Amino acid sequence: MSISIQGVTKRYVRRVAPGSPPSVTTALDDVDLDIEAGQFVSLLGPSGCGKTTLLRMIAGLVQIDEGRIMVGGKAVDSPRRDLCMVFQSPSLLPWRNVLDNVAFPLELDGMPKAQRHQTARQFLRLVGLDAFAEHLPHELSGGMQQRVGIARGLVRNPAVLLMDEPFGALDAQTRETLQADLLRIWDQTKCTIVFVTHSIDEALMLSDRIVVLKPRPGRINRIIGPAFRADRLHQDVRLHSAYAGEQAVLRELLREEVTA
Ligand SMILES: Nc1ncnc2c1ncn2[C@@H]1O[C@H](COP(=O)(O)OP(=O)(O)OP(=O)(O)O)[C@@H](O)[C@H]1O
Repeated sequence: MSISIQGVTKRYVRRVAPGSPPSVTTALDDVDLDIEAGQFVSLLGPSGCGKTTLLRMIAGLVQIDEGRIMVGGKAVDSPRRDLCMVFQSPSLLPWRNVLDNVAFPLELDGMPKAQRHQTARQFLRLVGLDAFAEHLPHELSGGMQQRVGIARGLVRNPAVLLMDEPFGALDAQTRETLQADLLRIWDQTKCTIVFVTHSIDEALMLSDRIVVLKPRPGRINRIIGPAFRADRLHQDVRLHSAYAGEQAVLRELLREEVTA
């Protein structure tokens, strides 16, 4: 499903004490962005540039002040079944086993138990955890828990997967494995992915396009389509001749923002 962000502005208004003048933060200012169906797009930028706000607005979780966001040709004004969000912490239900955690959204939809378990097992297989279906969340590593979170996100077959630093809390080795898994899953499911990250390397490894944002107010600074995007499913893109150059460009863009 395509995503079209048209002239989107978001202001947060805070009043420290009743009657005090409001303090306004313009988190995003007149942002335009078009994402084709099936693309993998990363949002990259320094802290406070509005990445999470933009993602939550696409998900229908944060109200848009000006402009509009169309997903699959329909304006987003509330959370939708065909859009799914995956957070840094998977927030699994600790008393439910892995299978029932993944099946939970289907239970909310009223799907009968046998059918939802069958569907949940299919997605557990996709994330490589079918052998852990009966385990409780605390019996799994952080990386495995995040895989459960991804399986739960995918179980309703969303057309759009919105991911907010999903691997930010993981060690480097686990993170790399999950990045490779995510690319494989993306290739199999053909869903559109919008992925928030602080990591230049993660953005380069995963994305068709990297949207670099700048803060105060949040705006798009540059959009980069890595030269090796067609190869990234099959080989380590860090070995590509263009990798170091693109990494340097992104580093420079982020450094400019931090210095500013
Ligand atoms: N609920 C809120 N109320 C007030 N201000 C907010 C709220 N949420 C975000 N902001 C402000 O909006 C701006 C953008 O925040 P946002 O979390 O979208 O940025 P971010 O790029 O995701 O940051 P980070 O990388 O640190 O997670 C920041 O200045 C933040 O302080």
